[in-house]
Amino acid sequence: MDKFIIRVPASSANIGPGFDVLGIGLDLFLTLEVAVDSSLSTTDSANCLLSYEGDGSENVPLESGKNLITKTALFVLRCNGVAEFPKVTQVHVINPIPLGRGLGSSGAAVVAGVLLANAVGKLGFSKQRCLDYCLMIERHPDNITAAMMGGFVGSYLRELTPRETALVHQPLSDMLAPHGTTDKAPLNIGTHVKYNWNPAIKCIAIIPQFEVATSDSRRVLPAEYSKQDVIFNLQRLAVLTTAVGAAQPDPQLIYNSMQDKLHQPYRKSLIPGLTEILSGFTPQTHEGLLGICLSGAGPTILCLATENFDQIAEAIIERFKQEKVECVWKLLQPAQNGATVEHL
Ligand SMILES: Nc1ncnc2c1ncn2[C@@H]1O[C@H](COP(=O)(O)OP(=O)(O)O)[C@@H](O)[C@H]1O
Ligand SMILES: N[C@@H](CCOP(=O)(O)O)C(=O)O
Repeated sequence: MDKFIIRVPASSANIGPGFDVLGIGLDLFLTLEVAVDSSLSTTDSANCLLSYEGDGSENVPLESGKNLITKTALFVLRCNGVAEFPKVTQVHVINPIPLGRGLGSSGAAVVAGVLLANAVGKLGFSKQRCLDYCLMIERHPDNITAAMMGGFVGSYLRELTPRETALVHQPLSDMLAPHGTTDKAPLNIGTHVKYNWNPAIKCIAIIPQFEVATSDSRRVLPAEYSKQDVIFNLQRLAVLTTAVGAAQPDPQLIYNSMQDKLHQPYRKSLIPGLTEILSGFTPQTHEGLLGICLSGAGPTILCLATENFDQIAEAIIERFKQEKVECVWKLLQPAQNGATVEHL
């Protein structure tokens, strides 16, 4: 019997100005307990025995061809000449990452699925090669790279040839369907760097109790931006990536360099109180606060802070209450190692 555990961190993408570029892997782990055991039986069409606990347990499908984790794994297996899971692949999912809140649940599910295929199919892929398959499915690299590689990362996608573009830009539903593509992923789609992070900086996630699908939150963005707004973000992005690694974090520098004009202003229609919260919480109003932004596509608010975590979180929760939005909060830290596969 082959047994292993896959752990994939949650992530917060964008960090203000780094839309589709920056991400932080966070220490909240999607966990898959996997056993390949021929003595088990299953009615699943692809030999999987899937069980699930945690966030999403009421709605997440347990058929391997429908669940995002296992259908990703089946897609990767199929692209590499393997039609189904080895008989019988038992997968128990433990998911503490809230779905549809901007903490990278789908990115983590996709990373877990690719690592699952790599392990059960004995494909021998490096993490970098696994990223190629992940980036065929979730096409903004920020969450995926942070979840796979860990830490505070910046990434970009290579320009693809027309043939590669046609392969990567197929509708997801076609690609992941049982009779979808069997072509291997293009090589080295994504490139990333890891930035320094001062460990005194913690991440406060204030998580509203409603979901915003990333697809909806991308739909409200404009097709084009002004030169002025693009330059605004690029200038801040360049400063932020170094500012959070400094030995003495400078609150005003970090706060200013987390400002954004490319996505947050457009997402206010989906998140009550967003504009007021982003502008109302500053290093001056709240000691210990370094910066504040929308986490990923929202609705979670991410604060970087060095102290007074409870006070900052409770004050934002109170502000959300004025909008009749209930929240929970978590104090998180960068997960520096990213995704891991531990053979037992
Ligand atoms: N652990 C999981 N297992 C199965 N599906 C998942 C899992 N995590 C996320 N998903 C799928 O991804 C969707 C959320 O993705 P998305 O809208 O991108 O939000 P998020 O910001 O959480 O990544 C869920 O509604 C679900 O369909
Ligand atoms: N750059 C993306 C990030 C989406 O992150 P998620 O955690 O909400 O899936 C975006 O801002 O759309």
